[in-house]
Amino acid sequence: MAVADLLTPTGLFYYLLVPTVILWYAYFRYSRRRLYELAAKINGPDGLPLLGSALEFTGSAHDVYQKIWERSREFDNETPVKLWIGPRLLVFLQDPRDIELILGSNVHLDKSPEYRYFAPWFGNGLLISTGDHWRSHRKLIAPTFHLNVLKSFIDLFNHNSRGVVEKLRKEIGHEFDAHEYMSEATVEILLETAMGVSKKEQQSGFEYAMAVMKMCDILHLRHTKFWLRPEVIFRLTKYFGEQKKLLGIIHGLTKRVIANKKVEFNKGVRGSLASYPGMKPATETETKATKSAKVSEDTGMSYGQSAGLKDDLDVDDNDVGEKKRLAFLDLLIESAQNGVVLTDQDIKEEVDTIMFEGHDTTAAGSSFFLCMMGLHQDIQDKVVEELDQIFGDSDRPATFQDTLEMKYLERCMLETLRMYPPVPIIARQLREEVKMASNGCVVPAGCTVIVATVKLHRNETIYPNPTVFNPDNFLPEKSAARHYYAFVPFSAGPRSCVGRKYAMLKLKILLSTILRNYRIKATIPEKDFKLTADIILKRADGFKISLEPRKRSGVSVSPSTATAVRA
Ligand code: HEM
Repeated sequence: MAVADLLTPTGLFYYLLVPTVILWYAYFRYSRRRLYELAAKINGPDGLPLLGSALEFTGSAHDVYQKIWERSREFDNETPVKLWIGPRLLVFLQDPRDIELILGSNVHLDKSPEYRYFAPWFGNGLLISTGDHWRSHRKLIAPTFHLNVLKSFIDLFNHNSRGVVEKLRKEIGHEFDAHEYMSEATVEILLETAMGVSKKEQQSGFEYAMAVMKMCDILHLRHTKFWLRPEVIFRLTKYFGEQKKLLGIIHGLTKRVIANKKVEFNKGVRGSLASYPGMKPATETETKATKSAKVSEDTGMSYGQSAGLKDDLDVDDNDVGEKKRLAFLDLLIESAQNGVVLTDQDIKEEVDTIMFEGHDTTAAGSSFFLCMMGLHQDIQDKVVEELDQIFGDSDRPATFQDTLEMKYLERCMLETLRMYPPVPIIARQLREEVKMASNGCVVPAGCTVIVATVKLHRNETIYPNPTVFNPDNFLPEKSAARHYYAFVPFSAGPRSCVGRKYAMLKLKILLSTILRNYRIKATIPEKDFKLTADIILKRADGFKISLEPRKRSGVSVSPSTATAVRA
């Protein structure tokens, strides 16, 4: 290059570019020297310079899942294990004692940077927010999923479950994808309960559920295809336009829901739930019920986590004030009016968060459960035997007390969540280094710590024969003998799932109602499931089942059947 060329602005730019990049890279490495030093002591592949192992995990969502799974098997007996994806260090924990150090802590509460792709969808909603914003919103929202609020949803859980039984009637006798029905039902149930919007004001939940599924595909692409991560590049791709369209559908529903609720609020209607002719107004009856009967925490029901663990969903009823017994959206709108600092944007972000977290997870969980019942007829027979003991010949709706007696069904649900946890990984950003309890190894600040529930729950040192569906893994004595953090489908600790009890109660009513009406059959064995983890664990090949009516299948969805006998 001639000296004259160097003196042009372009020449000067290129002349300075190379040393600037080298200096920046040297500084980047130097400022992270402690991270590299500690990472070198953790087992796991080093991968390629700059790229790490990023190029190993390409292909469809199912291919990516399969490749990660295969690669992880090389490290089955090791913990922690590292993986470099470009410059990001991921550290996988597999020992419950190490997992407790992270999930049980009040310090390691920050979500990993990978959650930021959710921001256009949830904004600063509970799932991804941090610091004081997260703390104050969690304090406000957790009591709206307290058991006493959930009991007021029982009629609606029953009514909707019977609606599903009716809709499924057209599928009798041939194979179909159960997930479509479960998705639609879980959206509609959420709208009627946590959001308090009645069916006649709703549009079908189906369009929303499908838009969510496609949004998850795009988010998954950004997690696995690292070139789609920078915003400037992402905006140039077709996915950006698609995301905009999908968010239009998703946010359209949440905006309508909030607008409806505000109209009611301004008319003076407070704390109302959706209701049907013949159904008692839930808020009234429940308030009476909850005033007279303090819910026993010792119901023998695990609500999805080890009995020894407690979180803010387990607060004593006496500590839950009158106002806090409102359902989710009622409380948010009321709080915004009554001086609690909640903006319209805050409300929207939390509604978007709950609508997603509350439906896709339970849709996947219930679909896996139905597949398990279809494949394990002997186990299904035992569930039905238990339901027969509870309900006899009656087709009456389930009560809260009934759900406490569905012990074997609960074990089957927990076993499904063990083998197919709908949230397959939980990721946190470490701000401080942490010495592992299992082997003293130090995990550096600045890395992403990952609890892969899907791997932890199949660890054969914790669960003998981990790939066999065995509800007895959750016999009380078996659960008691395990480390609390060996089973964490809902995460655990201060950032545990706020909808854990809601999910377990709703699923018990939905799944028991389906099983009281249909025998489930399935033919595709578990080894042939094509699993994919596009945010939520699912089957890429569809949740194929078929149905046969049981003797007592003539349940009609009449208003009278919607009135549950309350506990
Ligand atoms: C089977 C059903 C469900 C499963 C397996 C599940 C699992 C989880 C997990 C593992 C987390 C932690 C995620 C993380 O740290 O990245 C979580 C968080 C959360 N879940 Fe669920 N969930 C379920 C149902 C629900 C329901 C029904 C709702 C609401 C109605 C809900 C609302 C939330 C919220 C708001 C968070 C964020 C909590 C926080 O960060 O403070 N989930 N869930």
